[in-house]
Amino acid sequence: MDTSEPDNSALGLPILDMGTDPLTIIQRQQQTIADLKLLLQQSSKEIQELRSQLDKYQSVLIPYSRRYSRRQRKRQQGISAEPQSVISVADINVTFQKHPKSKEVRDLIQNAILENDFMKNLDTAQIEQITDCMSPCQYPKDQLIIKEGDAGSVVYVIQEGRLEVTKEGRFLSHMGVGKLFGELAILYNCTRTATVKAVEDCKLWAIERQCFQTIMMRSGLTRQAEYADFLKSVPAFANLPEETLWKISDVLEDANYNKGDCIIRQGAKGDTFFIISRGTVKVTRKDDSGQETFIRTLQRGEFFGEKALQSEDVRTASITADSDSVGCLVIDRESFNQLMSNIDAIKANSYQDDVDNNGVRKKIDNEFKDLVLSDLRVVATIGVGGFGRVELVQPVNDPSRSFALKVMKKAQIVETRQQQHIMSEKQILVETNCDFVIKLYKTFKDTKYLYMLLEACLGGELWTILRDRGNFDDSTTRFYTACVLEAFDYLHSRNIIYRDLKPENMLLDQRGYIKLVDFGFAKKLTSGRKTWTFCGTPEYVAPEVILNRGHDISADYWSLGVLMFELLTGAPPFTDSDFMKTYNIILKGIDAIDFPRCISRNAQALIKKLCRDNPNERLGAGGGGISDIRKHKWFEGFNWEGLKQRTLQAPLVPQIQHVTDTRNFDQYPPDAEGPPPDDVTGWDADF
Ligand SMILES: Nc1ncnc2c1ncn2[C@@H]1O[C@H](COP(=O)(O)OP(=O)(O)OP(=O)(O)O)[C@@H](O)[C@H]1O
Ligand SMILES: Nc1nc2c(ncn2[C@@H]2O[C@@H]3COP(=O)(O)O[C@H]3[C@H]2O)c(=O)[nH]1
Ligand SMILES: Nc1nc2c(ncn2[C@@H]2O[C@@H]3COP(=O)(O)O[C@H]3[C@H]2O)c(=O)[nH]1
Repeated sequence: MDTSEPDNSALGLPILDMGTDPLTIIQRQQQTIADLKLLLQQSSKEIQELRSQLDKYQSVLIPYSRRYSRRQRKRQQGISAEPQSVISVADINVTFQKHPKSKEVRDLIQNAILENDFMKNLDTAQIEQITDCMSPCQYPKDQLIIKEGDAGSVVYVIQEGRLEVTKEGRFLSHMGVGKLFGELAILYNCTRTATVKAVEDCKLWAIERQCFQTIMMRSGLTRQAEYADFLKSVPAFANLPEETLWKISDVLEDANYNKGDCIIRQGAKGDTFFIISRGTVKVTRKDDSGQETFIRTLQRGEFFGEKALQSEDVRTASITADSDSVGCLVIDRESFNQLMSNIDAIKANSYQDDVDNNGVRKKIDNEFKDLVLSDLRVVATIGVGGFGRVELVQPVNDPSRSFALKVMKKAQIVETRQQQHIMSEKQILVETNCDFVIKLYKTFKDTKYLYMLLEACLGGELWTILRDRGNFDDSTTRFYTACVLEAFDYLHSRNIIYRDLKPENMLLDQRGYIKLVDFGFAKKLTSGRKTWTFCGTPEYVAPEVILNRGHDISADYWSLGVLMFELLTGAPPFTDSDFMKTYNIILKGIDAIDFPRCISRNAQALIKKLCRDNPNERLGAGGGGISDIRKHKWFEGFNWEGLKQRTLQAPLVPQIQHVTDTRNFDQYPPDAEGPPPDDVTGWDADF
């Protein structure tokens, strides 16, 4: 079909030329009509395609948006789409059956993937694997293939035939040869967003969710065989079945240390197990008086770190690299539990000692052990979030103290499928002990709600101050950015990604220092691994999150650049009232953004280094880690030590007169919704 634009002159009315015979005029007019009809057809096709694309985006992204415009300047709402079925360690090892296909079919499938907006960013190896695994199937005319609202489990590519897409009974589009469909429910953890029916006999190629997701999430594990060989050479593992070794190898990560590096610090919460592949390490232990004693040296083939995973939850000794170059293979808690906790050699060889550990957590647990919900009196609501409210509370018998009680409706958590996020929020906060992160003292639950008893930060949200002031100067912004960096340093060194940086989640304590709240999207990563959950706040999400490429802690550095920009100017760089457009602006990159004058040259340079499209190129993501950011010119002369010691004067010290002073918070009307239904399904057993 000729897709060129019809000749412009043919579009105007033909001028009646007395010298032209009527037959020619009629012919010309007929031609014009034909051209216009063609143009109309092409345009409607284009419109239909755009509509369909728009509908697809809206189907997967809008249900997660819970925007509201309670305030003059809109607060930014977080959104999240968790992959529906979690791929287990065992699945990662599964090799899926390949189905032979001709070169033409392979090309057809690969082009279909590359032309699909939601999948075109997969890497070549993934596309190859998906192509390998697709199997043929046929559907006769009028057969239903996908039903809107169902849980989806297959992605298809059309080889022959035409299909019709409808939604709520309304026609959306036709799909023909070379189209991929059914990807949305699988990629975005939603039910089928439309109905698809064969309008002709169809030949399709199909791939199951499990296989598809495994390929999506499996990153190059070429070292697997090498690791298996090494494990065979280690006495503790030599007798294990080949299959187990192979599974273990698949989840091992490489970690390297220099002499003197602290690998494990006694008292820290531990989630990893180590096998030494190169060099030696030194084990030391501190007793209650703080006296440190050398215990033993461990070498290649020996392991450590099992105690924190087995019974204790904190590290019972410190481990330091003791030779020039130490290599360890590391396994996380989940994989350890699945694959290794029953290995006799590990049980038998676990290092024993009888001294109890006295971590911060134990102290906190002890302090709050007798506190029950009914001991708390609600003073006022100080925040409203996605799942409920945050109340300022006081123990009835101790008016000298106050806390923030985050009250979350269980039914709403389930409805938005955020169970996993809430459990991980609790877990991460329990493990965290950092001055720049809010402290969690205790959790409670009943049939309707989950509760987190948090340290109260009475200075209010940085968001409120920014709203009232418009924007901050360079040095105020530097202070707040530095606080976030301290929090990130703590979190990232424990492989925790925060994923929800924004002024709404930055609270001021009584001295004007920042604490991060809302760890609903935070996640503990296995070192070196990525995560795929689509989450964050539209204005702050990094391009790789939007593109579903997998992301890691460097996504936090992107958001740090966005934060600097927002604090300096009063608005984030990538923004639009329609958040689909926000995503488009983000994908165009930071270089397409105008930097207003209020951003100094050095600040601009740092923002641009943080907001690099390529996560690996971001400042902070390189070998120097976060200190590369600290060393940037914009921070020149900044008193990092004073910040850590909290001797540095904060730019703004909030007014707080007593422990129940809520002047720094907006006022919230009472909850109009009434109590939620009971939820006794038990998903929150560990909360
Ligand atoms: N420890 C605290 N001290 C004082 N205020 C707090 C505290 N924790 C939360 N808040 C207030 O309550 C608001 C909502 O809390 P939070 O963001 O944790 O809730 P959420 O339900 O996870 O919200 P969201 O829908 O934004 O994810 C915060 O922005 C803050 O204003
Ligand atoms: N929502 C929607 N889906 C479409 C449209 N055109 C084709 N589709 C496909 O129809 C599929 C229905 O199931 P999914 O939601 O898994 O994935 C959907 C898309 O792949 C459209 O206009 N809107
Ligand atoms: N507690 C203790 N740990 C030891 C000893 N020797 C080696 N370790 C290892 O040091 C590790 C420190 O972290 P973990 O407590 O997780 O697990 C511990 C053991 O694997 C010892 O004598 N006592």
